[in-house]
Amino acid sequence: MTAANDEAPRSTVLAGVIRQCGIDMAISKKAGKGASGVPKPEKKGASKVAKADWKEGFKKKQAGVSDMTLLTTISNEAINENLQKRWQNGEIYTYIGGVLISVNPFKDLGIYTDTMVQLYKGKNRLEVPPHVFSIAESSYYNMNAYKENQCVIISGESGAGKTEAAKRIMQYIAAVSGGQDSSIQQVKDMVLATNPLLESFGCAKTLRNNNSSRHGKYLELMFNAQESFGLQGPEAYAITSRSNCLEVPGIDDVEDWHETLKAMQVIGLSAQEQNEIFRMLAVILWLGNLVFEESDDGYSKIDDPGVTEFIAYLLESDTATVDKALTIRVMETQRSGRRGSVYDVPLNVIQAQAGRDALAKAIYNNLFEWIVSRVNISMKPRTAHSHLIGVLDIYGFEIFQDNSFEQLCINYVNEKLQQIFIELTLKAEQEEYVREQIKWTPIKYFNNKIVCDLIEERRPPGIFAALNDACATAHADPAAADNAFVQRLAGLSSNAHFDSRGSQFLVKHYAGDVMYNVAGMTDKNKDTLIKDLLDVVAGSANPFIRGLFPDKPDPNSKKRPPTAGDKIKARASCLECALVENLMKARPSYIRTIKPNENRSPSEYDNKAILHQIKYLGLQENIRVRRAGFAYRNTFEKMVER
Ligand SMILES: Nc1ncnc2c1ncn2[C@@H]1O[C@H](COP(=O)(O)OP(=O)(O)OP(=O)(O)O)[C@@H](O)[C@H]1O
Repeated sequence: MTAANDEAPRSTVLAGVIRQCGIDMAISKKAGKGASGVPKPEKKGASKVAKADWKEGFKKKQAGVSDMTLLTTISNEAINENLQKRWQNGEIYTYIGGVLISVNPFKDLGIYTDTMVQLYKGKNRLEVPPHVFSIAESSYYNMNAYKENQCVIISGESGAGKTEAAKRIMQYIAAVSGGQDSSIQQVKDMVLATNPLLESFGCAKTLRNNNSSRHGKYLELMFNAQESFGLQGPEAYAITSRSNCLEVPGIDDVEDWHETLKAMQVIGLSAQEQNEIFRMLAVILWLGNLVFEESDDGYSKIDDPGVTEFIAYLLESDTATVDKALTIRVMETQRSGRRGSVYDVPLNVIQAQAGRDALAKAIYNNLFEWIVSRVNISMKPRTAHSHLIGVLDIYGFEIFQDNSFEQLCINYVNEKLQQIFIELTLKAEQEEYVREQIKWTPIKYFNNKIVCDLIEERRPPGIFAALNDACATAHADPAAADNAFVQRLAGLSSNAHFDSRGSQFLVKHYAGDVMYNVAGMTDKNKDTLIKDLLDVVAGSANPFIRGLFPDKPDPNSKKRPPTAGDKIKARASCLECALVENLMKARPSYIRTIKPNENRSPSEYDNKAILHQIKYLGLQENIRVRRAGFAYRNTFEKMVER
């Protein structure tokens, strides 16, 4: 979200920029929460009571301390005790200086109403109880007062409440910025509508969060009333029914669906554009229903040609072309750099399935990217000299029973974010005291750079490089490629944060030990769309489909296409550049979210799990640095200006 300055601070005009993965100073939207940008209250009565309590909270004494730099004893246990007291008292927010700690209440506390917005408007954070609105207010105030860019970095594990916090910041800024002008209102509506729209396209239920951000991986696509693309209920599609979970408590798919449609209208998507989006979703769902059988000669053949025919119809392509691209790879020999003869290599069932899945994923990914850029076109900043408030909300750290490539990527990006936090708070702050020759006893903290290196190093090869090497050996058999990966992993055994255990390997992440299963990893890493399938989309009679795949691969290029691991590394390094380099110039705020229990229970405070999060988030070190240092730090120029 960007906000451009007007003369008077409060009449700031709102505009927006959204980038995938929260790169640059922008709202990063992971996808797919409940459709509404502003979550629905639970029960009306309950909400009123909570609201009354909260208003009372302004007057009554709060539980524990609201800023943990004031704790008498600094230990993980004391932090835990304080958070517990407050959480049980309905006070989910606590500060460590300017860092906001948020413990997920798993219930509607009635604390995000318009009345609450008014209570926080224009207030310094020390005047009012801790709240995410206070972080939003101070970013907004600082942006206007100092004409400086701002960013809010939200971290925490999956289901801890990051997306919720990001939405509340957007809610607050939309409410306090701009005037009543209808064009400003239109932009505000658009900013808020980005939530249901982008969320609908990128989230799925996981064991750790009913609405977990996935971006293009593991999606539940539930639609009805789309007869024009031959669509039925979610039970009819392999992709949506495989999990055997068609209903999620608290989520009303029909309501969310209507909200998504409404959001599309607010953003300004034309009927034609909406239609093309649904067409693409239909292609993906039908691709998932495509079954390959083994022919007598051991190759793949499509079980039901009717499905291929329908996919070809949706892709506005020719059935024979689609059938061939899905079951045969066209190879071309090369001699001394010259093109040789061309011949057809039939695919086996495993290869055909991989191609089908890669096509479905590529369409989904490119569609999501298209939606993000389309939203940005609608919301592009309307004035020059705009300042920014960026809100970064990424997918949270994940540990499952079965952890695979997806968890490795997610957890790697979380490691990078932790690095940024360390860099900007613990390390930079301590270095500043040394630089300023202020007497300082160094405070030790765990630097997770060693884990980042373990995953991303090129030389000696880290996990991603080992995966790429194994993929490059081009084993047609995924099991053989996985074995090659296991062999290469042995080279990492000297790293104290790694342990190779046959078909599994253990990474000691900053947030906990995760055991990854090797099976299928090389296949997921390849994730490349073979040229024949790209030719199908490029040859479609439909300009929208062609537009989703603008870059045709160069058939003569010797460079191997980037793997999924390469892409996630590139994204993480963008994140690093944008945040560490650009946002160092902006004033960062942090929200560290905590998940109180695995059962989404509003009453269970799981001491062990929370203590673990307190430790790995480095809250104790954060308090120590903050307490030993100066409470107010600003440059001399700014002090004078003020
Ligand atoms: N402040 C809050 N008040 C009420 N409920 C909340 C709050 N924060 C989170 N929740 C509840 O917890 C659920 C999970 O939160 P959220 O989706 O924000 O987690 P996340 O950290 O973004 O997870 P992931 O990394 O998996 O995307 C929400 O759907 C909501 O039900």
